[in-house]
Amino acid sequence: MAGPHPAVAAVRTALSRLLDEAEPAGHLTTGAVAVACSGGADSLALAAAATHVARHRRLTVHGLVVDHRLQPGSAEVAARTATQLRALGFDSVRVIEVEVTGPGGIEAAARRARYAALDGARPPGALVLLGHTLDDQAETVLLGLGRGSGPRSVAGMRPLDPPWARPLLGLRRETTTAACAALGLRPWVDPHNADPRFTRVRLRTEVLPLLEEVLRGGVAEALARTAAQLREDCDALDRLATDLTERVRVDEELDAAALGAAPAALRRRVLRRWLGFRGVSGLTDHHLRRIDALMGSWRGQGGVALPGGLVVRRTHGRLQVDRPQHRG
Ligand SMILES: Nc1ncnc2c1ncn2[C@@H]1O[C@H](COP(=O)(O)OP(=O)(O)OP(=O)(O)O)[C@@H](O)[C@H]1O
Repeated sequence: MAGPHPAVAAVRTALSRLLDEAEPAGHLTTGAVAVACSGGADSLALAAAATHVARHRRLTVHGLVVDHRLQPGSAEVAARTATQLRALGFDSVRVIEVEVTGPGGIEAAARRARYAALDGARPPGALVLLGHTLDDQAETVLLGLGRGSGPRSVAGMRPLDPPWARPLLGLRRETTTAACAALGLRPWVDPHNADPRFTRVRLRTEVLPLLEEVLRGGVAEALARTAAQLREDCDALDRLATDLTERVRVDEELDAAALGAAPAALRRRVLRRWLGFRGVSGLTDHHLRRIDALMGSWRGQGGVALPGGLVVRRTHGRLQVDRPQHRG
């Protein structure tokens, strides 16, 4: 008997490998996994692989389809996707309607609403499998680089980041499309994916093809490889920063001289974490550089104002955060 089509086999293997990694870490103990499916080729190919792989591992598979209600006909797309998942033999399928609101662009707001809905709807303790591919990873890395959003962002998405799991990060989009075709599955083609008003679409259709041409191929793989290397570096630095925090922390404050003697990469991480614990969010590189100057170029300067009305100052050789009292 002929085996499965190579693309179908590749998707199943990628999923099996991720589950092999997730199992010993205790992420499959509930015996259930969820698949977040938009109906597009990536998540549909993943859904098909999930029913196959789960049967062999005695896991139940639950489909989650989010209806963002941003386009006319979105409910029909969601319903059609749900029908496809039921036909694949999913143990349960849910369509979740969300309201896309809040700050930032519509893409960011939709993502926030989607992740919150998926987290709320997954079976308790279950991983949620997402269909991000190597192409998505390459786009994320390039976007992070271009926007200067820091090493964590250039390090891209993690394959296993509970409750999220991205088994297809090593596969090209053409593999998922081929897998769907081989299985006779008809993916939904999102008109947004061709709309040049979206940054990602222009990256995908204009910037990356040009880079591929100029650098003679291999760019997506190179970007994904860079992300994986950077993730290892960032993880190592984060661990060192955790240790350093313990050494320089004096109650709620930080020893400015001890922290000032550490390399910049660690100083910034310690400061971010320390301020994060104190409820400071929205820190920019500019804030961190000014706080850094309280250590490296200390000449009695005043405090550094932070988002949320807090101030970091140096007093008696220690960095402390407080909320200035308003006079009058
Ligand atoms: N409406 C949705 N409902 C459920 N899951 C979604 C939805 N949109 C995206 N996802 C999940 O997030 C992953 C990445 O989403 P993104 O928007 O980057 O991709 P996409 O273009 O929708 O990909 P796909 O080809 O899988 O549909 C998808 O593969 C899927 O697992």
